[in-house]
Amino acid sequence: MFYYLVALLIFAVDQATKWLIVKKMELGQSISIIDQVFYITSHRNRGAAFGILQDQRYFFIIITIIVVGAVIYYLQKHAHDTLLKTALALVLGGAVGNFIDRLLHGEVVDFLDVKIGSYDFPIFNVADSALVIGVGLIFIQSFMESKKKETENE
Ligand SMILES: CCC[C@@H]1OC(=O)[C@@H](C)C[C@H](C)CCCCC(=O)CCC[C@@H](CC)/C=C/C=C(\COC)CC[C@@H](O)[C@@H](O)C[C@H](O)CNC1=O
Repeated sequence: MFYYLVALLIFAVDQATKWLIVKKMELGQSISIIDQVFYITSHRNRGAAFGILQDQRYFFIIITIIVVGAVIYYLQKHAHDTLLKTALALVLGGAVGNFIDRLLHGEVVDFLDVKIGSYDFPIFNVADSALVIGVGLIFIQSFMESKKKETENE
C-alpha cells in the first residue's frame, strides 16, 4: 500500500509541474537555470522518448495500460524486495503521469532541458525521470539478485 502512495506522489508532482508550465509559460519559451547546462523550456511531444513514433497516441495508451497492469500485478504478487517495490512504484507513477497527458491532450508536456556540452538532450519531464530511475533500479535489483544466486550456488 505504501508504494502506491509513492506512485501517487510522483504522479501528483508530475501533473503539478506540467500544469505550472502550461499555465505560466508560452510554448517554446525557455528560462535559463544554469547557463549552458540546465533550462526550463516549455515543449510538447506527441511521440515517445526522443520524439520517436509521433502521433501514435492510441498505441502509447495501449502500451502504457500493459505497463501499468504488469507493474501492479508484480507489486501485488511477486515483489518482496524494498528496492524492487520502490522501483515499480516509480515506474507506475511516471507511466500514469504521461498516460494522463496522452489521454487528455494527445501529447506530453516536457520542460526539463539539459545541455551536455554541445549535445542538447531531449527535453523531458518528472514522469520520464521517474520512469528512467525506476527502470534503472529494476536492472540494478535483478543484477544484485543474480549475483546473490551465484554466490549461494558456489
Ligand atoms: C522515459 C521513457 C519515455 C516515456 O515513456 C512512457 O511514457 C512509457 C510509460 C510509455 C511508452 C509509450 C513506452 C516506453 C517506450 C520505451 C522508451 O521510450 C525507451 C526509453 C529509453 C530511455 C533510455 C534511458 C530513454 C529516455 C529518454 C528520455 C527520458 O529522459 C529522462 C527523453 C524523453 C523525452 O524524449 C520526452 O519528450 C519523452 C516524453 O515526455 C514522453 N515520454 C515517454 O514516452
